[in-house]
Amino acid sequence: MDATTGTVDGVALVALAAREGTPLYVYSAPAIRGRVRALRDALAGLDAGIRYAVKANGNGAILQLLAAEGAGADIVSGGELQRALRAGIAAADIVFSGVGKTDVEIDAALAAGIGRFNVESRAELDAIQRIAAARGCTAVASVRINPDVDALTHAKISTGKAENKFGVPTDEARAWFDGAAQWPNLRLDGLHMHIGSQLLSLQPVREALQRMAAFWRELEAAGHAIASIDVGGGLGVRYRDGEVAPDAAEYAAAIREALAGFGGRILVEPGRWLVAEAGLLLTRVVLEKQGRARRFLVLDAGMNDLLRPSLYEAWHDIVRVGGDVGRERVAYDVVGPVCETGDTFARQRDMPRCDAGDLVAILGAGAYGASMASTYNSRPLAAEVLVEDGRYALIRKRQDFDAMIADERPANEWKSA
Ligand SMILES: Cc1ncc(COP(=O)(O)O)c(C=O)c1O
Ligand SMILES: N[C@@H](CCCC[NH3+])C(=O)O
Repeated sequence: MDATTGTVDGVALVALAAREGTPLYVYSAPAIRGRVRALRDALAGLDAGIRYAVKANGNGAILQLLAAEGAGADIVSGGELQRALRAGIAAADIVFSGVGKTDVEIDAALAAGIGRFNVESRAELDAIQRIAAARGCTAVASVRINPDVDALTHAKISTGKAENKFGVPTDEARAWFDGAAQWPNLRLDGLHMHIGSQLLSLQPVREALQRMAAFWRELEAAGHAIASIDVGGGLGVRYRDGEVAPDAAEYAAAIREALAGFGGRILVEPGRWLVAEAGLLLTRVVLEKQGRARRFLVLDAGMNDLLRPSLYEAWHDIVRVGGDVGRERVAYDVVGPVCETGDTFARQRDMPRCDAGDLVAILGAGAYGASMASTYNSRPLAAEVLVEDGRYALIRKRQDFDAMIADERPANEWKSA
């Protein structure tokens, strides 16, 4: 966002809010394209593929934009499978991650012919074997390794430590490779890792990659051909001043160094890095209020629209659209209208004084914003727009009340179970 003009890619936020209302997610198409191209360029020369983590932002228009740039998808549910396929992503370019894949989801993925499963337990191997045998097909799978590395990120989004539910230790993985014949409808020929999200230091990534590389060498020495190493996602972004996020070149260099000599395919599963900074949540000030101890800025967006600050105490820059010239500075607690004290976007945030009706942009909201939204407090899901070259496309219409309650039924038909 250009803070002085209040525009995104030539679209004035004031006009946008007048036409589409608030809260409104606004995404920049060029910013997303710029990121995916930068990553692609950084990985050039490697036999590497991008598998965008759909969970970060699964809007179909965004998936299409990324697919047009050659990205595949990393999915974690049957719903994400359908999103990826509907966006035109080739099934072969889809990898299926997650600790709790159900039989129905595995069957749907096999029916679609997805490229690879990232397997996290023996029970999952057994389930894929059973379902693939019933279908008479072969599933391709990587084993997700838990490298027991501290990713130095928020505990709730750290996934590669021994106490986390994700992945398996190399000892267990080794036993699976050695005993792979017991799963004849599975081709077990890859390794996978994902140590956490919003990683600002590449050091844990390097450490985990080195452990993966050592394990790949060990497996190959034992006669197991490894065709794919998936290094997961996790690349962090700069949410606030002072944070320095790794860039694509540094990330790619870490991968090149650790996996030097690997002759198979390398997969990366970034989510946040591709879309977070390309998006903002546009919201209107409902009112300003002096509480007993704090001054509150109450917005028309709440924790149901953007959960990250409530869930992780995450920082998002908050900007008054129209600027701050000539306005006194105020330390606001910036809150939403939801009936929870946790519905707080920022505490004691130094901002220009805002008036009711002003527009405020919450930045860095392109990832894990709309995709984690809910209708809590019976608040409809926000609309989403994609902007480019002074124009915008409505890529999700604001949910209306009827749509919000469409699946509810009066209790007038009782059945015995
Ligand atoms: C298996 C897997 N891959 C990729 C991602 C994407 O993570 P990020 O958005 O941090 O890049 C996640 C989420 O953390 C994940 O669980
Ligand atoms: N939802 C988290 C990231 C979790 C990543 C999921 N594997 C966030 O907003 O930061």
